[in-house]
Amino acid sequence: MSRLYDISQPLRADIPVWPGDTPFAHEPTWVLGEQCPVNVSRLVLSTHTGTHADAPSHYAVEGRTIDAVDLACYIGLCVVLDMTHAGPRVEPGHLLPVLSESVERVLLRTWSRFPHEEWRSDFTTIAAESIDLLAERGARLIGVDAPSLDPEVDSALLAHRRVHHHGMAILEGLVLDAVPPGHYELIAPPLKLAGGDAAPVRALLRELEQ
Ligand SMILES: Nc1ccccc1C(=O)C[C@H](N)C(=O)O
Ligand SMILES: [Zn+2]
Ligand SMILES: [Zn+2]
Repeated sequence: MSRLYDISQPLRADIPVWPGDTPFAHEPTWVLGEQCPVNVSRLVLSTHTGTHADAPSHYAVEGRTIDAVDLACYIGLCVVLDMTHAGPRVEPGHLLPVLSESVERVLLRTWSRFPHEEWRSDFTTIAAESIDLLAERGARLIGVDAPSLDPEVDSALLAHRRVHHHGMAILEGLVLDAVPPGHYELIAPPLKLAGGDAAPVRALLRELEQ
């Protein structure tokens, strides 16, 4: 039986969110008891909370919304690369020594230890040139354990714009601490949120049969 890695953040009270964005809430609507046969609750969250997939509409006015993206991008062979040594930004020079000639999906680990308990503004970003390199090698998806490809305080969104130019998909907020670098099957389709600029995903990696 192939090992499954759950590379998703738990959606929970106090999950750190982007500064100024909607705090996560999960509250009871009905409570199971003598008067009520069920527990039912409600969720309030940003589309970019936790482990999620960006839609092109998040960064491009004409971009597809998350319910209209090509789901095939989010399911299939991928490679996990250790970029914990990259510092503030992953540059092509960090990728070239470890990147194959042909890749379909690339997940980049940048945190030595994922910051579950606090918001960290100093997350590692991805250089626009690195997106171009991944696209040249055939990548149709980039995934990161950071909350964004671009810096927290940034309006240029250069990495997102290159992703849009190449028609790639994006996963953000992955948790890769327990995953050895290597090749896996990625399973991470986004929720079908009509008109969404992003949506939560339950992201998994399955070890490949030897
Ligand atoms: N919540 C936000 C509010 C305002 C600006 C950005 C965000 C983000 O979460 C960044 C996003 N995950 C991104 O795709 O880069
Ligand atoms: Zn996002
Ligand atoms: Zn993004």
